[in-house]
Amino acid sequence: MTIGIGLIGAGWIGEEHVSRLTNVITGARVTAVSDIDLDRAAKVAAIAGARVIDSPEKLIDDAEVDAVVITSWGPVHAEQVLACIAAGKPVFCEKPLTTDAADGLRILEAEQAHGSRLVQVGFMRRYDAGYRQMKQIIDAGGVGAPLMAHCAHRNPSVPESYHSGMATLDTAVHEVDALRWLLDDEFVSVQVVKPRSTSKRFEHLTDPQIVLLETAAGARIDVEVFVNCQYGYDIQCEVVGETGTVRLPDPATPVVRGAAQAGFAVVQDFPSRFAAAFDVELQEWTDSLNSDRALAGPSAWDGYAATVVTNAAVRALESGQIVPIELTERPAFYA
Ligand SMILES: NC(=O)C1=CN([C@@H]2O[C@H](COP(=O)(O)OP(=O)(O)OC[C@H]3O[C@@H](n4cnc5c(N)ncnc54)[C@H](O)[C@@H]3O)[C@@H](O)[C@H]2O)C=CC1
Ligand SMILES: O=C1[C@@H](O)[C@H](O)[C@@H](O)[C@H](O)[C@H]1O
Repeated sequence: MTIGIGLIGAGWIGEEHVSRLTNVITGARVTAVSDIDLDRAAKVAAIAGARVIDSPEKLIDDAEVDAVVITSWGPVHAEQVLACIAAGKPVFCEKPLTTDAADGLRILEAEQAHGSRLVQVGFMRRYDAGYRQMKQIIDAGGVGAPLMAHCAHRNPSVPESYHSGMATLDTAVHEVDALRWLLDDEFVSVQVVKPRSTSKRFEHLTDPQIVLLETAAGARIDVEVFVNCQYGYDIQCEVVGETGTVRLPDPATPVVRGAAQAGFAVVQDFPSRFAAAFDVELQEWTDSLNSDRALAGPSAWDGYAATVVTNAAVRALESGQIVPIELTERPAFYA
């Protein structure tokens, strides 16, 4: 069976996902594309030979659209996800599920009222081979009970539209989800520390930031978010347990020795760093839709929980205080 996919938001990652769904993923075909920028929509629709539809609402209701991929800007995700649930259509929504945790609660309520899972969130690190190996080792007790984690999330640069809150809302949200998943634990507090800012940033931006998180079990996590590091796209993660440590491997690439040095190239962008993870993520999503298996990927609960943490982190950045993180009770639906 081939499912018809409608994509909303034909920007950078929207184009990546349409190419991927057209050239890599089996069992799915992009049938329609919508964007407030009709030229972008036309360019991206052409990759798949899909139709351009001039509004997200019409796309969601379209007869050739069996499932929806949302790659629009974070603040508009909530209404688009809710419209998909109202139409009873499965929806893969890029992270963050919402930028405001209250909207996440509305999504949880709507999905439970529908009665079965429709929503998957694009936390692709759960599909990265290195992170999956770490998860297996931690779950098997390979490092003992996790006590700490040290993470770094470095981008070479960001555009002027990127603001200080996005360091957690849009960037560290990946570590928030990955660590919730790796440690099987929820966060209870957050603090954001501001080191000296780099001169290589737009004036309005606080960069870097150090996000300090505490989990319910008492583990402590530090995440360095540095989005103008200049030298590459560099993702680091080390979990320290009672009996050992486990570190995320760098992407496999040749080590070059010469001129009195040995080293390897650093990946320059996230589409290259996580290309394989994006492939696995969308293939597994497509396979579950085609097989009628229940969705197994990151759920609306995971999207909601991550946004509660990042909303608290924004308050922590503004106040300089340690901010408590309070989740609503997890519904049995998301057990
Ligand atoms: N999983 C990952 O690693 C990544 C996830 N993302 C996420 O994907 C989303 C999009 O990011 P980018 O592609 O980098 O942004 P972008 O700015 O390149 O593209 C967003 C597109 O959405 C369109 N759009 C905005 N509001 C719309 C609306 N109401 N209806 C229809 N179209 C609308 C814009 O015109 C634009 O073409 C964000 O949520 C971002 O956080 C982005 C990059 C990597
Ligand atoms: O999701 C992503 C972007 O939206 C975000 O802006 C970047 O900082 C992240 O590295 C990338 O993975």
